[in-house]
Amino acid sequence: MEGVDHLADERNKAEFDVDEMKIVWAGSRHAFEVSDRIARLVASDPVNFLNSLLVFVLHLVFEKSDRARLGRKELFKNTLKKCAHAWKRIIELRLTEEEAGRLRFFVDQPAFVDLHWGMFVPAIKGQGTEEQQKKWLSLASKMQIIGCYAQTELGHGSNVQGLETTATFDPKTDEFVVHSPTQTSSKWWPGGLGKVSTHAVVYARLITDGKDYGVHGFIVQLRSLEDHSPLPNIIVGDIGTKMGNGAYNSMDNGFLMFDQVRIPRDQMLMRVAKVTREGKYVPSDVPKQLMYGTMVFVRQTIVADASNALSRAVCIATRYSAVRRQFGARNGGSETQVIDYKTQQNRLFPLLASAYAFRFVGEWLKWLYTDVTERLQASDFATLPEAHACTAGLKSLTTTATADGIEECRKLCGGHGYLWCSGLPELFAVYVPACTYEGDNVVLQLQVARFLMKTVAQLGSGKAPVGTTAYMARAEHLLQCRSGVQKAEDWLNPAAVLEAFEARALRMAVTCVKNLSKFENQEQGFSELLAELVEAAIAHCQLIVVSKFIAKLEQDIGGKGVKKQLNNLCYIYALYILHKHLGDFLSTNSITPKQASLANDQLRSLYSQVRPNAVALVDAFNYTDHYLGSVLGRYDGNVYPKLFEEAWKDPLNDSVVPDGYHEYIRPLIKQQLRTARL
Ligand SMILES: Cc1cc2nc3c(=O)[nH]c(=O)nc-3n(C[C@H](O)[C@H](O)[C@H](O)COP(=O)(O)OP(=O)(O)OC[C@H]3O[C@@H](n4cnc5c(N)ncnc54)[C@H](O)[C@@H]3O)c2cc1C
Repeated sequence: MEGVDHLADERNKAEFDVDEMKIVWAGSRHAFEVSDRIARLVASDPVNFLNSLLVFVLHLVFEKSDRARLGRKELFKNTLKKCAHAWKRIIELRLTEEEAGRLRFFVDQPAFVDLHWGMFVPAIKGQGTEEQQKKWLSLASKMQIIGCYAQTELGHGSNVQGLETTATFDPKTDEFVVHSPTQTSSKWWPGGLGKVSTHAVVYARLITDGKDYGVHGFIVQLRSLEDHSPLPNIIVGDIGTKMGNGAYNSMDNGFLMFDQVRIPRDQMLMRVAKVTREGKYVPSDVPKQLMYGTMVFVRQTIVADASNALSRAVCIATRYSAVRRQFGARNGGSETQVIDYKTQQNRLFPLLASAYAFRFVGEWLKWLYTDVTERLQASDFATLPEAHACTAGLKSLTTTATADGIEECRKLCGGHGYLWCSGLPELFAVYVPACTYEGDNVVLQLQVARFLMKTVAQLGSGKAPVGTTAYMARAEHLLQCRSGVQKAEDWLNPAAVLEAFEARALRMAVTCVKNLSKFENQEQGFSELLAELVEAAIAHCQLIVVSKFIAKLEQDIGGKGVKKQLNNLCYIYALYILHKHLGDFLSTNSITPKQASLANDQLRSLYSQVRPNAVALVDAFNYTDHYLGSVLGRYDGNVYPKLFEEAWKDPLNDSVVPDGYHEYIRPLIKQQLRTARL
């Protein structure tokens, strides 16, 4: 029934102020108001246009429910249309940078603009001199040029130092000659490169005076600003269809080869190093770690995206779990809502808790980025390696958990979760490459591990560990402490939880250091112990997430019952991680088997407390039905009639008798088999 809220009972059960929780989720009242206004705008942005019968009809440019049915070319053109319309609205409505960002977010279609604003512009901001920024950002900010980020090559992604593209300085003409010497040096993957970008930040080995100075960034024009054709000696195209129907195929990931392409010398991004008119390589006063600042920025946006994607999947799975009923009807009563099964809660509620946990750690990373930027301006580089390691680790941890979590949400929705219109298959297909781009998740954890090994090795040397590794300064205590937990409720004590996580993380790191020292050659030891090193890094990152959630609870949070709910979610996250990684906690003697069992008791009790609030907790994400894009996750819970509506829309249902019947089905049925043996 239209207009009926099938989830009203669930909403009435909520024990907290949902409107206040919406503000906590958004980060501030201002952020909530902007998001709410822009989400509604995107969901209902009508365009009047004259159809072929010369009648004005309303058309929703941002409609996305038909995405899966479009072929690649149509999908791509539809994406261009959405991007152009979004830009038109941004200009017409004079949206601020923040509002424009939200608008692109709610349009919710992977596109070249993501790379333009998310990688090209930040790369110039981070690596360009003031003069370069002035020139290029003024064009990019008006979209008079469109840029992408061309680092990865066919042969090398993770190993950036292995990139083969060269940029050789020619002092005769004051130019760099950009060249792809081999097939494997072809740029391969950059989003927006395939068909749209007019420019790229290209990473290439800088060679001057016969010497290779390693990989640096260069701004290279790729296409004519008049007719969009590739400039001479540039071969560029799309790398082909990617996983999932629709999904990420709206993006033109591309390949790019250069045949001795000349660019002016001042198109090398020269903030950290420059090449003079004479061809001399001059590193600037600014240290190379400055590049970390850009990475911290980009990765904090990826962590924020993880909480967006996971919360979206959890919203769908939670609402549907409250609508769906299976078994248990007695005496004509209703069947059991599947959300009431403890197994469902044990799979769903930790994901709900993770979505909130990632939200808050993302919020903290935003602060970290500001802190790093301010320190850089004051030439204080002391915390940069720690900030870099921590963002790399959190990018890895949150994207892995989110990709796994979306798939779990699909299974939590049973068979219907596999339907495209559940929104989950597409969400998964779009999301899962986040585990690979901006650094493969395993490779990133190995970077964290290297940093941890160095930090542990320096303990006692007088160099105090900083930021998220500060807990290691208490090594003496953490290496021999015993958890004081005696009853289940003790697991709601923040100090007890933090100590267990700190002891586990430090003990795992110290064990790795000890094992490494058994090898004569450190690097050989490192490659033998890769798996343990990754586990130690993950333990450290999980501690960061738990500690930032606990820190959030220490803030002033108003609204009836809001803090209580967040408290429950925080301890669900922590105790679920503890349960999942019990082997680590037990083998490092950070807790006893009895304490592990008490943690499980507490977890079960927390699930029961969250249960009546579950639907309201996902309502607090404030997602419009347009953004969710899911029949199962509809706000009104009116799932079954809408599943039928979607089914009828499928092109196969355009005719009752399918195309191909006469050629292939009828002859089959009507065949006269010569042998009667079958
Ligand atoms: C959808 C998508 C969009 C992208 N967009 C862009 C873009 O805009 N611009 C751009 O430049 N690039 C882009 N990329 C490329 C991306 O950044 C790389 O694919 C990524 O960095 C991983 O590198 P790789 O492909 O070389 O993986 P590989 O390094 O080849 O990984 C293969 C396997 O080897 C393992 N491995 C590699 N090295 C080690 C090691 N040292 N120790 C242990 N294990 C290791 C990895 O864990 C992985 O399991 C994109 C990729 C995707 C999928």
